[in-house]
Amino acid sequence: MKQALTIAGSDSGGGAGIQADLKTMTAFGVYGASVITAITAQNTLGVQSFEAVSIDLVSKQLDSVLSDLDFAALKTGMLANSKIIKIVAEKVKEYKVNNLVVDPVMVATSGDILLAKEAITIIKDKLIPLAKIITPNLNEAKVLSGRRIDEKLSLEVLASELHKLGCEYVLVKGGHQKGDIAKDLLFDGVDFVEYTAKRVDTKDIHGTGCTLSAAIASNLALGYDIKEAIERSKRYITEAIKAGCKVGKGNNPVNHFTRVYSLE
Ligand SMILES: Nc1ncnc2c1ncn2[C@@H]1O[C@H](COP(=O)(O)OP(=O)(O)OP(=O)(O)O)[C@@H](O)[C@H]1O
Ligand SMILES: Cc1ncc(COP(=O)(O)O)c(N)n1
Repeated sequence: MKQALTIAGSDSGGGAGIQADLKTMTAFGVYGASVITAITAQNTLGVQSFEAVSIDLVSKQLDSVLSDLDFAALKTGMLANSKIIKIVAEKVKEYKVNNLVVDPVMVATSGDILLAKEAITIIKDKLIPLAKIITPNLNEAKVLSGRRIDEKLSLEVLASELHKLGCEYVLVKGGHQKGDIAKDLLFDGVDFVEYTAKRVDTKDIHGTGCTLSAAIASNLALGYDIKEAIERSKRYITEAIKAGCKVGKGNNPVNHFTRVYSLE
């Protein structure tokens, strides 16, 4: 069985973070393991509190799984602070992990901050250069390229600027743009490729970014090339958004299992 690792925060509400990642990997038939960087007290209404896991325990989790399992892909989500980013980067190099997908999680859909401000330069300097692909949303792309959030910038400009940070591919997600089409843009330093889907009219998009990046890691682990992996992941996230899980009182999560096997 192909194996993938998520290094991310726990969402007690079950819709984003580690929980979304493991559900996504399972949906693709990939064995998912997890290194937990932070524990959030969270539900569909927002993030009520969180604490980062100690560096020592993050480091030990990384050694435990990286020395034993055989990961064909790895994704990072919420990394919480600079020290965690540094240890993750060190271990990725030490264990020579391929197919690193970096989802530079900074702020939850609810607006709650998930990454310390001073950690932004560390993620740019230490982690992004090791990545096969980074998957920022529009605001994360602006922050990483040193732009103001209120600046009007095209996906093309942002993707080109971020590619200079040293990753192989940049996928800027346009989920938060207006319009009928949800467009994401891939850049490899030379060519742009668009991934589009009809925008689903819903506010239930909790966990979309985590799910998309975990789907890309899963499909890379399955052996698809980057373009196929994104294409399959885009189809998956669109179906998962359409199917939504009406479980809480706020912004509900996507439905990771629109297709499940039945014992009947
Ligand atoms: N309403 C929607 N309909 C269809 N696709 C959407 C919709 N909203 C987001 N997407 C898609 O979901 C994926 C995740 O994009 P998004 O911009 O929401 O990421 P994100 O902000 O990192 O997610 P999150 O809010 O979970 O952090 C992208 O492929 C995006 O185009
Ligand atoms: C632990 C964790 N990781 C990531 C997100 C971002 O997801 P979203 O923007 O959909 O809230 C989150 N809310 N919680």
